[in-house]
Amino acid sequence: MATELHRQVNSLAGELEKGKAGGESGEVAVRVRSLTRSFDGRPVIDDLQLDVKPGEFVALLGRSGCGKSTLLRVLAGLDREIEGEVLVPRRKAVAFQAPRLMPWKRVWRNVLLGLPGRPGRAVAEQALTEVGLGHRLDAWPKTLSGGEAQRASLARALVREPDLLLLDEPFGALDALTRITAQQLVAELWQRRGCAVLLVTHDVEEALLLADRVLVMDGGVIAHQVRVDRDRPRDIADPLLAALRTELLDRLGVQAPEPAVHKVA
Ligand SMILES: Nc1ncnc2c1ncn2[C@@H]1O[C@H](COP(=O)(O)OP(=O)(O)OP(=O)(O)O)[C@@H](O)[C@H]1O
Repeated sequence: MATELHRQVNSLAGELEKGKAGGESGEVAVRVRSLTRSFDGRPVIDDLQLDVKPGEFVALLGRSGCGKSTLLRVLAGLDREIEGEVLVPRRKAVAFQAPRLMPWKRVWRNVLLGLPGRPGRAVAEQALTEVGLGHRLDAWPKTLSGGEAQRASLARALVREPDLLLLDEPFGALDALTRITAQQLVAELWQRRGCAVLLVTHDVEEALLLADRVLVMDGGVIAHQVRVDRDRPRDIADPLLAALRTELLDRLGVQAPEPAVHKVA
């Protein structure tokens, strides 16, 4: 069963690579149909459908354990024990909450890890400069702050020139101030690069400040979604965002606390 499904995933990815299903307007960066992923016979993802447009920024919310990371891992191609169809671009990259840098390699070498074709230091330098780390090329990972390590991890994703950037709570471990800076960086990179982004987050305000569309995962499916029809930078005190925040918190079964007021570019 799994092999058959792998084949299905691979042939769909090939189709997208050939340009039949991505890149042009009206087409998709992600197409998921009837996706099911079970652990020990229990479906965590259960007949899920999802489309993401090229260049769209989508945030994914949901209660702890609802399957957000599992979905992200499936889209990243890290988990193929699935049923259903998953269509994603070949050029995709993932950044996780923990930056996962190899401690025995300097920062610039970490950025190039796993890239085909022996790219040179200049390639890493360009990506690291883009995330504001051009001065830390030769640093060892252990000498980086949490925010710097996260930026190095973003550079490692960017160097792959992804059409789809998958972010799994990339700001979750950062302090509040560093988190806002990192959010602004992701907003800028997304605007500059024009790739589709799927951001898994626990933070409703972060989702509303950054995304074009916010999804709520529940019961193994996308149970609710809102479109955030606002130019950037956004203000969480904006009445539309405040209303969406209440709606999303309600769907998540959380009582709305007072919003923290900040803007993201
Ligand atoms: N490799 C695995 N083996 C068994 N169960 C797993 C595995 N990976 C995930 N699960 C289970 O699948 C469910 C969904 O996990 P997942 O990590 O996708 O949730 P999540 O929504 O990302 O949670 P959180 O917000 O807490 O990070 C959980 O019940 C988890 O225990």
